[in-house]
Amino acid sequence: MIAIETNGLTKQYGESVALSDLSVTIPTGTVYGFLGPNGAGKTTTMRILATLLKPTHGTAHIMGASIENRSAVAKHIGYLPETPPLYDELTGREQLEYIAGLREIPIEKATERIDRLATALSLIDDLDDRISSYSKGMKQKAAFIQAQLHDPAVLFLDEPTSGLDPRAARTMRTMIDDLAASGKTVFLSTHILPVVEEHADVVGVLNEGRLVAEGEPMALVQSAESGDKQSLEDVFLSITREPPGGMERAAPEPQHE
Ligand SMILES: Nc1ncnc2c1ncn2[C@@H]1O[C@H](COP(=O)(O)OP(=O)(O)OP(=O)(O)O)[C@@H](O)[C@H]1O
Repeated sequence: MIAIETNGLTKQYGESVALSDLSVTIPTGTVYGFLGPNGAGKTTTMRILATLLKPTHGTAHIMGASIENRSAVAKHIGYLPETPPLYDELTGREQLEYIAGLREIPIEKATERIDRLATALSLIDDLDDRISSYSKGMKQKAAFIQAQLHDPAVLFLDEPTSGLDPRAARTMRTMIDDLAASGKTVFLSTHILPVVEEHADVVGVLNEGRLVAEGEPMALVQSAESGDKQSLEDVFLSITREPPGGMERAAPEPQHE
């Protein structure tokens, strides 16, 4: 089944084009690594797909539901934005129970999920402290739990490991792999290329609002392989330096000259 499908998705702010003609098809169970330099349009794309922003042109469907139908899309998705959407005056547990209530998740089920995810992320001992006392990483963990309280089919994660210490970042990456293994789809924006290289099934590279490359990480590296280009970072630097043009698709078989 297709989890995310976009056709000609475009967002303009006046004369300026933040996202141009994005068409992607992402099957369920995929970890899709969404890369691009600052200002490329990654957050714009995620906000459109999370129904928080309307596109200027184009269509998109999440688990078959049009992004024009906000409530139909909302039940399928969880969104972890760059800035965790939390109430400072609540404790972590109050915050998560509040969101569980809004999502109409029975309290026993919510408590089981909150405790399980908070234990996995080593946040369990801090859940009864106020969010105002949380570090950046603790807020990130709470927001990650919040985004998946309702067990959504599709998760949009904007820089999910931002602010996390190495152990917590590793745990979160393992959780992302586990989510995909259980059939969930993870749309992951990050600047940390080794994370994408290791965890993404497919990579899409956005530059100045355009998708300039898409493919499996290894295939992208191999199709671009020439001279000393060997890592996804080299490929990223190479394709995002050039002016936007036609889309480069990774060849299924490596092309050697
Ligand atoms: N509300 C807005 N009004 C005008 N321009 C905007 C607005 N929001 C975003 N933009 C522009 O759209 C473009 C894409 O921004 P976006 O935040 O999607 O980039 P990004 O890839 O997420 O960047 P970063 O990696 O820095 O988070 C940028 O040129 C930005 O200045």
